[in-house]
Amino acid sequence: MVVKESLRLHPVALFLIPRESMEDVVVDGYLIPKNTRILVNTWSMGRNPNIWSENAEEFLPERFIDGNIDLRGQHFELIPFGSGRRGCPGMQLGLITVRLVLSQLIHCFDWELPDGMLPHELDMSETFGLSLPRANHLLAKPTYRLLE
Ligand code: HEM
Repeated sequence: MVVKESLRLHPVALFLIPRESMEDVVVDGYLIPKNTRILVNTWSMGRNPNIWSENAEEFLPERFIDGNIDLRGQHFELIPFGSGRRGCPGMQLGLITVRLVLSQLIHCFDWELPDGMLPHELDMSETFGLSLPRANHLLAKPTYRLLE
């Protein structure tokens, strides 16, 4: 749930890989002519209150408790790995790596923010580009907790 929520708010590739329509098509009442360049804005989909409710901007992993929303490309409200034939071929490796690193970081260390900073004071702004890195480095203090 934490990984899903992180990728919802901070997708790695915010516009996916550009597509081009092969024929005229009407989507939700909008005509998309043949040969139109299409960018899928996963960043704005992840923050759309019509999909995620009014708390869309908040980091709330528990929003996924009851739902069956999966991030493998079949539930189009959450497609951080894209979808279809050009979807990310490294998805399984990516998910395993993220879960492994995250669980190790949490298992092995206690974490504090510097200078008594509170979580809601963290600067979570991003630099928009092909991918979506943090605008400023994350500073956090680890204390190893497995000494015994
Ligand atoms: C958390 C990790 C990762 C995320 C969030 C991610 C996300 C994405 C996204 C959004 C796309 C575009 C898909 C689309 O437009 O439908 C993509 C494409 C791609 N990814 Fe990943 N990726 C991750 C890890 C990896 C890894 C580990 C590899 C390789 C080992 C990889 C290799 C690729 C390649 C080759 C493409 C281009 C596929 C194509 O154009 O047909 N990715 N990825």
